[in-house]
Amino acid sequence: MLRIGIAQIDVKLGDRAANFRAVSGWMKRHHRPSELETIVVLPEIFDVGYVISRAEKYGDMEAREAAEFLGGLAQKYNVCFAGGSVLALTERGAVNRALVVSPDGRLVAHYDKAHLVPMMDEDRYLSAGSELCVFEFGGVKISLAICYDLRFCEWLRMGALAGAQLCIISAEWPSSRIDHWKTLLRARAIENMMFVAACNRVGVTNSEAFGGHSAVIDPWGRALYEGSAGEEGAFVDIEPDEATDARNFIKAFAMRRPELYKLLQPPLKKSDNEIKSS
Ligand SMILES: O=C(O)CCC(=O)C(=O)O
Repeated sequence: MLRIGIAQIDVKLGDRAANFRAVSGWMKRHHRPSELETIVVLPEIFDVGYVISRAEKYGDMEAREAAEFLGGLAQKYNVCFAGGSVLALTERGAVNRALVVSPDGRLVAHYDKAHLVPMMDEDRYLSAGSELCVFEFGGVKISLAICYDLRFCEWLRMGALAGAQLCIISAEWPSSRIDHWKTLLRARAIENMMFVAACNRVGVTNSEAFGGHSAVIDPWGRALYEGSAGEEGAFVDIEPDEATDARNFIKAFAMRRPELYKLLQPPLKKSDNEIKSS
């Protein structure tokens, strides 16, 4: 068994100290000691919110401040933190980086968002990651994704094919497309026969409302937890072997025919994807 905490909180723009306080406060209110290994998921860019156009001012050099903060909290509560991406400054430029901090306070893995959101000009301000991240905690293989990555079935499939039984997703997904969020979370869980644990922020920034509805979905597509649109939190227990059971029963990995999918590599040029205005 693995216990998953979902910290569905608001994020204050450009105010790292306030956002760190919000996470500490959430842990104080919601965490209860348990014998189970516990992993807590935070929203996307929980440290400073969407100030990506001012990354030089607000970014965290190599995510050191966030890693130190989460390291202290991880030790205090004996939990692992995962996801909860931050705006990190690296030698590749600014990145949207999810951190994995173990209960002994060490930064043990990270993942840089691979798919940047054109609707938000992320590609103007951020450098895209290109490495899959699959790590192990409590004997469970876990992959990471950030928000818009959820739309890329191939990317989450790669984590599942690398053995992940659980995919953790951090997001700032807007209310206006919350139906996509709900549907895609279920789809990714069912098609990959894996657990999906997703934490979406709530609140409003610059008139954009963020939709919450964080969720933990099992490999059969059933919601073990589904959040509201407001601040809240939950701890949900999962049995990771259920992913293996589902894979052994449905056999959709064993029955894949990658030789056919290669034929589908579209010989499209970027311009073919653009909508032409008359
Ligand atoms: O794909 C979407 O609709 C939302 C994506 C997004 O807001 C993000 O990746 O931050």
